[in-house]
Amino acid sequence: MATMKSELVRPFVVVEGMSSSGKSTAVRGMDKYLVDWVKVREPGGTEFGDLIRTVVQQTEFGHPVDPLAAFLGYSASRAQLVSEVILPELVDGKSVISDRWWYSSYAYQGGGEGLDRGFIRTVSLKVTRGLVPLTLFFDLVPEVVLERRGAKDDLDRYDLQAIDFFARVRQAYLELGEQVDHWRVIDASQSRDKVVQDCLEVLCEYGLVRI
Ligand SMILES: Nc1ncnc2c1ncn2[C@@H]1O[C@H](COP(=O)(O)OP(=O)(O)O)[C@@H](O)[C@H]1O
Ligand SMILES: Cc1cn([C@H]2C[C@H](O)[C@@H](COP(=O)(O)OP(=O)(O)O)O2)c(=O)[nH]c1=O
Repeated sequence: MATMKSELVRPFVVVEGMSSSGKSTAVRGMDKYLVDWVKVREPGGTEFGDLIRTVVQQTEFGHPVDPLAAFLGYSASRAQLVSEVILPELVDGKSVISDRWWYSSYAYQGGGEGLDRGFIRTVSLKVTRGLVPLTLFFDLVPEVVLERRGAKDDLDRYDLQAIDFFARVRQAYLELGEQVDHWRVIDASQSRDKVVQDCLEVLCEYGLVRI
């Protein structure tokens, strides 16, 4: 995709991957290298986005949430995060790291829930205003995702899905990785220390940190 192949022009990093793949653990592990970085997460990261987060993450609606409605909710949160935080901070010369990006919508709503992936891409490229991050994709097989999920105390409605859902999510991530520039795969089945080390090596390669 020509529109996805731009240069990494800003110090903007995204950690992606299935829930419980170890993204937040790794970001915490890199803390001393990311002292001046602006850290955000999706959904949320702004007052507006946090309100949407509360709605879309609930486990108990009493009725199914339409995947298109979910996608538009995540996109609204993302649009606000990009315009209120990510772009201004980057323009101000800061480095930014985000836990999740529109690739989560592609994987969960597209791969997991079957929403049209071309549509997700088109809307998301508008929402993210041409920003192409360096992506650290935490790859983990669904069996291990389910094992780790057992230890999680704040399950959201996607965490409650069965293994075939997570297999589709992973497939969509792998498919996206073939199309998106600056996409690096981190083997998330390794020890916490090795995962952190691999992440730092990629950031170092891009000149974003010094180790
Ligand atoms: N490399 C790892 N090996 C084993 N367990 C891990 C590893 N990284 C994280 N965990 C554990 O897996 C669970 C989910 O990790 P977390 O960082 O919250 O994932 P995420 O942010 O991707 O949802 C936590 O209990 C965490 O301690
Ligand atoms: C940003 C985003 C998240 N999600 C889902 C994936 C997760 O189940 C949940 C985010 O949960 P969260 O607790 O923030 O992250 P994690 O599980 O990685 O610790 O929202 C989507 O389905 N689409 C999206 O676009």
